[in-house]
Amino acid sequence: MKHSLFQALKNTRPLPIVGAINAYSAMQAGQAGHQALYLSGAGVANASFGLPDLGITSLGEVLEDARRITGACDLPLLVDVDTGFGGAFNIARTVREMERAGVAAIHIEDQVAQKRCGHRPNKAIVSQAEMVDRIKAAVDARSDSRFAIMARTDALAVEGMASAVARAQACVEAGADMIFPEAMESLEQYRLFCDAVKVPVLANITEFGKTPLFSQRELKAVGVAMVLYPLSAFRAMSRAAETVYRHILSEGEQSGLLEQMQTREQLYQTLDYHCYEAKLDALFAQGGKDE
Ligand SMILES: C[C@](O)(C(=O)O)[C@H](CC(=O)O)C(=O)O
Ligand SMILES: [Mg+2]
Repeated sequence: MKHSLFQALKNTRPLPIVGAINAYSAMQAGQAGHQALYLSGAGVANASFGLPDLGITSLGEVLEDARRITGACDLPLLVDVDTGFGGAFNIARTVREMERAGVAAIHIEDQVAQKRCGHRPNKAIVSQAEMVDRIKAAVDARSDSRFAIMARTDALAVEGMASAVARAQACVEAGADMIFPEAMESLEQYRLFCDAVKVPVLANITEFGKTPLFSQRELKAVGVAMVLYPLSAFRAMSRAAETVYRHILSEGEQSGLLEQMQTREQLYQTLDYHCYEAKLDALFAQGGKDE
């Protein structure tokens, strides 16, 4: 890990954390000036596997997407590990592998293994005791103190606000560094969480879900430390791709779409392509001289 989420949080509060669906998106987010990135569990399932966000993907699959991002971009990466991919030993392995992959933080949630998107109905959660065990297993497995463990609770929709807050407090007690209260419906609820736990709280401002699209200014006023945009770029990219596919089919050409496209030159700038090419030229020139 080059930079920790703790450090990014010291520099910027509230800290926007943006979803990057792949390595190239991560580079784009970094070049736009973002200081922290997110690998969404839904994003891995949807974009990499064409699957719904129902706990179907495995540790190895999420890890591979995470590695591709940490390999391309030095920004701290928060990874969604859903329920941790199994029992205590699996959770420990998840933490060790994520640390090894250069990930800065994970969030682990209290839904049952057969999880759902946090903004969908009929979620089920494990007991508070079982969630606390998940956090203990994660904290115990950590070897780098700069690696952050965030506890997510999906309890609001299932058991109500008091239970959600109690779970968050129990997770902090068990060593969680940060809290992610899922699917909040009001600023007041965020305020209650921020007052109840003395660790940084994340607000998941995902579109078309249960949480209104509160601004960073509104969230800051109630004490929120991090604002997550897990799938915003992915949703926009997906709409753009849909438009292109349809247009090519209906129009038989793509010239009407060029305005919406990133140019070859912009692509190369993002990738620092010219630098690679110059190196290649220099290497070949060198080889020529030696012969
Ligand atoms: C944050 C989340 O866990 C994700 O996987 O990105 C999702 C986001 C979404 O489905 O909009 C969630 O909130 O469950
Ligand atoms: Mg998720």
